Amino acid sequence: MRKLLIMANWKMNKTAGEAVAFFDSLPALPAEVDTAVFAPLTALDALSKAPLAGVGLGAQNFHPAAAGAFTGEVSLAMLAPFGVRYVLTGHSERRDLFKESDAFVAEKYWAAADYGMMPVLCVGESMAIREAGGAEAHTRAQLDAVFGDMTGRVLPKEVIIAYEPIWAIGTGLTATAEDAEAMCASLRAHLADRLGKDVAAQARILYGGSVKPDNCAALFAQENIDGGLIGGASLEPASFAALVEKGCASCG
Ligand SMILES: O=C[C@H](O)COP(=O)(O)O
Repeated sequence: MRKLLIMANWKMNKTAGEAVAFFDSLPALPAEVDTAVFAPLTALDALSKAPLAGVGLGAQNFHPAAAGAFTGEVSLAMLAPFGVRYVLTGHSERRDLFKESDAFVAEKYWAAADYGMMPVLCVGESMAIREAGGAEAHTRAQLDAVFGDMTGRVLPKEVIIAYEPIWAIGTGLTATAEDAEAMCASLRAHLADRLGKDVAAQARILYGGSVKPDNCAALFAQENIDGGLIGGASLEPASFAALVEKGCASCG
């Protein structure tokens, strides 16, 4: 039985003060659900000193190198002192807007795993790819870019994948629960091929893309959807708490 995992991706929102204020207003969350927030880098210091009521701390971005001439970047060792446990890799906004290639995403994923952090690997197709019938092949190839050659690799403590169809991100369009379930089931089957049945059975696969308190229950009730990676609806404490409460209820 996989525990529900609800992760907030605040993207480029919230100053350090606003991030702390979010937690000041956050109602108590049910312990039956794992939660985390991917905060902006500039809020991590303040959050590391604030009571987060059991919500894990994540960073949205980092550079895979240990140190060096990478102006504007931060390393995993720079994030660790703030209690960062999770890092995002392969988010479509990093892939599309900042031209992160499959190879660079893989480099980031394994750097985080080697460092002992938990990378969340995001995959997802554009509308053009979906309409051409290539959604499964595209997202499976994105998994292969990371897990295709496991020579010398040691998996992170937990494999977490976020399936986020690009056309659903921030658009108000959500994949139907059935479509999202079919994609997540396909990804889990592919993980079984690449990493073995046990790893695939334990991996948590999240859905992301315009998840809101009023549409999350049907998504989180699906067999192969183990939670959500939430953007817009995670910005307000009441909305985030409602997602966690409804998700908890939908999983019995
Ligand atoms: O990382 C989160 C996703 O990009 C989803 O964002 P959204 O909930 O605003 O559509």
